[in-house]
Amino acid sequence: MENGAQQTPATTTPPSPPMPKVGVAVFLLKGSKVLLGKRLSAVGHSTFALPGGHLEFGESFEECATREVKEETGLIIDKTEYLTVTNNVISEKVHTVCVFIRAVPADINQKPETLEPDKCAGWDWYEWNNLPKPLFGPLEDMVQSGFNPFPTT
Ligand SMILES: Nc1nc2c([nH]c(=O)n2[C@H]2C[C@H](O)[C@@H](COP(=O)(O)OP(=O)(O)OP(=O)(O)O)O2)c(=O)[nH]1
Ligand SMILES: [Mg+2]
Repeated sequence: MENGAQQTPATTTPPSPPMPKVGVAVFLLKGSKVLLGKRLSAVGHSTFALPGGHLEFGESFEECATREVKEETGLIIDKTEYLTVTNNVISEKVHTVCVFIRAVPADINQKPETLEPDKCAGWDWYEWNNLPKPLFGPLEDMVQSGFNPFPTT
């Protein structure tokens, strides 16, 4: 270099290995029904899943549940309660620790809207005893294990 300054050696950052993410999924309950939508995302394409998404930095689980349901369906949720957590290795690249929250719609007459049509074909209420097929893998596993999201009265 003409001015004698030292040139910083070029560094290459090695690719970081994939990391598990935190998901939050919501059992939105209305009577004996649960809200499900057919996924259009690459992960779990064409399977029925709960509304939900990834936890953002600084969010509580309940805040994430409220935000994701609003973003995906327009519904305002109420009575959010933590239910359980599952560890889901979904593919070689997707590993999600998913927190499940139970909630009810604030207004039972409000209709869900398909606000992210690239991610979901549409939302509907399904009887817990007559769920559509195929369910998203992690949800199917929970159903097979006998998990029941409804409060015991
Ligand atoms: N939505 C949803 N996610 C679930 C369920 N079960 C389960 O393990 N997850 C996990 C896997 C997903 O990789 C993760 C995040 O949900 P998502 O795939 O709907 O994420 P998203 O695109 O809507 O959200 P984002 O990345 O924009 O925040 O949560 C479920 O029933 N519904
Ligand atoms: Mg989602």
